[in-house]
Amino acid sequence: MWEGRSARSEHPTLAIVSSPTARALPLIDISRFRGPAADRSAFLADLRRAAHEVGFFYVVGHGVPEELTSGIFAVAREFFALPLEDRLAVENLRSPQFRGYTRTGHEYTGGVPDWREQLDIGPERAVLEVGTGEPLWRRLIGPNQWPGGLPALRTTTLAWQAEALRVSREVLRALAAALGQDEGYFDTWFDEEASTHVKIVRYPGRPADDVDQGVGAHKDYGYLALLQQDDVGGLQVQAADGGWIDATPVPGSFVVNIGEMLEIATQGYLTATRHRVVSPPAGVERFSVPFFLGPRLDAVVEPLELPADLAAGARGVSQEADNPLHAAFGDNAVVGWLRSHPEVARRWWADVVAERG
Ligand SMILES: O=C(O)CCC(=O)C(=O)O
Ligand SMILES: [Fe+2]
Repeated sequence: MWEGRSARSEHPTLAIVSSPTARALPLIDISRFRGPAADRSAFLADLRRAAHEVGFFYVVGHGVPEELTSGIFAVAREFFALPLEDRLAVENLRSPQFRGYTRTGHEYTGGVPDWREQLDIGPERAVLEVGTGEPLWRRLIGPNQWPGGLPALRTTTLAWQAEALRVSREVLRALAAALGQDEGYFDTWFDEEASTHVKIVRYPGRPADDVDQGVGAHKDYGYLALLQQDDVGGLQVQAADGGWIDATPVPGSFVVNIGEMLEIATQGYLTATRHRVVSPPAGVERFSVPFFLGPRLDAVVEPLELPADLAAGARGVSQEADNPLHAAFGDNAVVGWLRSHPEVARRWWADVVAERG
């Protein structure tokens, strides 16, 4: 019941059969958004098509320095090379806010362990006092856990997080414009407590030939996710016809995908696309750094008014019995964290777990 993953919603695990087609994800040069005015409507049409038809696309032209994208992988390698006891010194079991290190096999999708280890990092805040009757999401606010002896992990991650926030907000502004809104439309849903989250992830090679679930099929629950991946590959995206498309690594790009809050805001003109990671072969490891952008934890996302031609393409919000969508983002986030990290939930959220069953 409480098994799942964080920053994403649980779905029935689809059998992982490797039948990706030769189709490729679209590629968006985000610098065109601030480029020549004559190109603006062509750019917005390209972005709209990519977001509406696939919900997953590569972003280039983002201006994130190469030294930062290679730097984050370098510190990731150093972190995961630390002795297990050093990684466990920052285990997320020590954090009521679900921050810190999760060992391989301690997250589940649909009852199957995801074969990856990770470090979860959120906005650096002091713990909030949460009185009786106050919203539960306030308990998600607090500090991160950083391993001693690796100061570059903190500085590089926070620098990377700031750039990921800049790029993802620029993509969100371009999407607002592509949806016929003022480009600042989504800005009203942010403030200091806008929900951002970084995961630094290592996928070890598969433990057996027939065990290849790096992460089972799921949707991300915020507005957008923006992912930096290395050159190993394994991320796959589900197409409308049910087939799987390889998100083949494109050097220098980020992969961006639509989350459930944008599906609600657009009544399904944009949809949160299901995706999964197939484990690398035995002996090969893969690194990725996903970044999740959500609205403020107290935001209740409302449908925006789409121009008539786009409204005609709105498919409605998916209604899956096992994954009811909450327009109140903080509720979505709490449910996601409790489900994804049952051990943390039992230790720090026992009152809520007991109440919800
Ligand atoms: O590592 C990846 O490529 C994707 C990870 C992912 O989808 C997630 O953590 O939500
Ligand atoms: Fe995801």
